[in-house]
Amino acid sequence: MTRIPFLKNPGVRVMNLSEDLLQIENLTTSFKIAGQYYAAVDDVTLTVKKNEILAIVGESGSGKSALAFSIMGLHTKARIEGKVNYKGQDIVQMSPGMLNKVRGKEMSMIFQDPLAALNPLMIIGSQIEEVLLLHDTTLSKKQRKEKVLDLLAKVGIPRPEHTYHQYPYELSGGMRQRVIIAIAIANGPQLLLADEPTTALDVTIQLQILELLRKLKNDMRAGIILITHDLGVVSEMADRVAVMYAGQIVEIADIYTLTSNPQHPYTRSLFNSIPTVKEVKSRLHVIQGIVPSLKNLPRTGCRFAARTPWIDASAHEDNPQLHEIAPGHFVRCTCYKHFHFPESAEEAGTDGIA
Ligand SMILES: Nc1ncnc2c1ncn2[C@@H]1O[C@H](COP(=O)(O)OP(=O)(O)OP(=O)(O)O)[C@@H](O)[C@H]1O
Repeated sequence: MTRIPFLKNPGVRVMNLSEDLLQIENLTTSFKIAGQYYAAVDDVTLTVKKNEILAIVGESGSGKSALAFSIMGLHTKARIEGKVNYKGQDIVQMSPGMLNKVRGKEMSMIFQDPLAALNPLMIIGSQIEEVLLLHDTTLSKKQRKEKVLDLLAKVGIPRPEHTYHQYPYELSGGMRQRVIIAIAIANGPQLLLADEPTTALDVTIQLQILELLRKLKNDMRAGIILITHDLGVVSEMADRVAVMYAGQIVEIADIYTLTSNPQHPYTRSLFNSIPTVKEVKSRLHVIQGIVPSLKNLPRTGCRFAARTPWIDASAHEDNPQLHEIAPGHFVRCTCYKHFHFPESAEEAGTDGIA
C-alpha cells in the first residue's frame, strides 16, 4: 500500500477505557515438524477491548496468522496451550459443536482473498442467507432477503437488489471484499478478525475498505483484530498495536506511543525502514536477514539479537520478558535501552544501511 501520513487523528484513538472483550493468556500454538512440535505462537498474552482496533504487525513468518487461527479455533492439527477467554468461555477448550456456534455469530474472520472465500457457483444473496440460517432458523424467507439487502447496503454496495442476484465473478475485487465483510457481520459478531483484508486490493479501494471497517467498528462497538504487515494501514487504523517477532509479542502500546516512541529494536527498525513523503531520510535502515524458520528459531535469549549483531550481547536478557516501561507500553528484553542504528556498514557487520 502507498504510504499514508501517520496519525491523522491520534487523540481520538488512543483513549479507550472500555471493557475487555477477549483475553488471551499464555497462548502457545505449536506445529509438528518431523515428529517434533515447534511453537509458532509462543506464550502470547493479549487483550482486545470492545470498540477498539488492535493491529498485529510483523514480518512474514512472525506468527500473526497462526495466532488469528488459534483465536478462531481454526487449527486442526496444531497443539494449542494457554487460554483464549471470550465472555468467560475458553475457546481452546471448546468442542467443535460449540465452536461452530461461536464462529460466525460471536466472532468472525475476514480473509485476504475474497474470491477464494466465496462460492463461485452461488449467487451473493444465497451465500449471505446461508450464513444467516446457520445461526437463526426463525427468519422467514422474506425476512432473510430483507436482512441480506440491508447488509449489502450497510457495507456500501450501491445496488443491493442487483448484487443479490450476481455471482462473485461479476463483481470487482473491492465489491467482493464488501460482500465478505457483509458475511462476516451478518450475525452481529462482537469480534472481527481481519487477516490482511486489503492486501489483494488496489490502493484507492484499500482505503475505502479500511474506512468501512472503522465505521462498522464504531457502529457495532465491535473489537477488531487487524493483522497486517503494512505500517501505513496500522497508523491509519489501529487504536493499539502489538508487534510480533518470531512468535512472540515484542512490543505493545497505543498507536500514538508506538509511532512516536517505538522502543524495541525490531519496532524501531520496522518504522525506520519506511520511506515517508514528508521526511526524506538520508539513510533507511534495512533489517538484515529474515524471521528464522520454526525449526531454526532460537528458543533462548533475545530472538532479535542475531539481526542486531552490533549490539553487545550483554545488553540482552537471558530470558527476555515484557517490561511495562510506561502505562500500557510493554517492551520485551532490556536491549532496547542500548539500541542504536549502526553508523556504518562496518559497524553493522553487514551491508546493514542503505
Ligand atoms: N500448518 C503449519 N505447519 C507447520 N508450520 C507452519 C504451519 N502454519 C504456519 N507455520 C509456520 O509458522 C510460522 C508462522 O507462520 P504464520 O503464517 O503464522 O506467519 P505470518 O506472520 O502470518 O506470516 P504471513 O504474513 O506470511 O502470513 C512460520 O514459520 C510458518 O512457516
